[in-house]
Amino acid sequence: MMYTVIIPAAGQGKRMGSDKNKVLLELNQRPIIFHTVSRFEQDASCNAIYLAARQEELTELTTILQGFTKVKGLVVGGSERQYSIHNVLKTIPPCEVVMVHDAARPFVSHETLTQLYDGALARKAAIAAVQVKDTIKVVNDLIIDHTLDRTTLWQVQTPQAFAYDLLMEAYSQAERDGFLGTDDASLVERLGHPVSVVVSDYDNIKLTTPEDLYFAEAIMKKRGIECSE
Ligand SMILES: Nc1ccn([C@@H]2O[C@H](COP(=O)(O)OP(=O)(O)OP(=O)(O)O)[C@@H](O)[C@H]2O)c(=O)n1
Ligand SMILES: C[C@](O)(CO)[C@H](O)COP(=O)(O)O
Repeated sequence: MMYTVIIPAAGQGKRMGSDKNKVLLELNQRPIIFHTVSRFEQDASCNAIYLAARQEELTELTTILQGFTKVKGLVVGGSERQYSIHNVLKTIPPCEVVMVHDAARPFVSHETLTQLYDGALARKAAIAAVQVKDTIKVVNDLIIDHTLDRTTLWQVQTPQAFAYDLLMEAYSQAERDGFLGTDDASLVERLGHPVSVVVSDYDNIKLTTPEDLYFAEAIMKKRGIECSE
């Protein structure tokens, strides 16, 4: 048994403030998307990689990804992350487990991928997350309303792994309801299906704002290798 991964790469990277989609920016002389796809190309349990891409970037992405044997298709994305993923989900061949992973997270570990795959096989829904390290407060008009209990707070990442049928149902139901979530698990949670958490690591950052590029360089240096090798 193997899994299929959907990698949404059709964003604009507005918060990164660069003049192009952030997943095309380079880290260690390779585009970020190259590093991210490498994580799955190198995972023995992954047998197919599909991406959501912006129409105008299809040619560039195809060129960047031409050496990857597991890349099976690029699908034009939508105006929101959720729509991009749904566009891909509708086109992939049915399989047992589907993972969704942000193109903008190039540092997911092999251990996390393995645990997520096992979790999805056993319980149909498993996502990567880390415990919140800061104290989090609810604030209204710059006045603190209350302080949340940190022991129950988790910072959610991708990959998020699901049984194919469950994820299809969750996306179809969200579309029928006009529900827009910021991650895939939230669509599954709406169905009442339990989603389990795999304890990931703090290196699995999403490159969102310019300072994240400094963190990314530091992570690569710490690992002592190019993250795509
Ligand atoms: N319409 C969209 C929006 C986002 N994404 C992808 O979803 C992932 C997570 O989204 P985010 O980090 O928010 O990326 P952007 O939408 O590009 O960033 P921003 O919100 O700053 O514009 C990224 O890999 C991004 O390319 C996508 O495929 N389609
Ligand atoms: C799915 C996600 O990576 C979880 O942290 C994230 O929600 C996706 O993008 P966002 O636009 O930064 O919320």
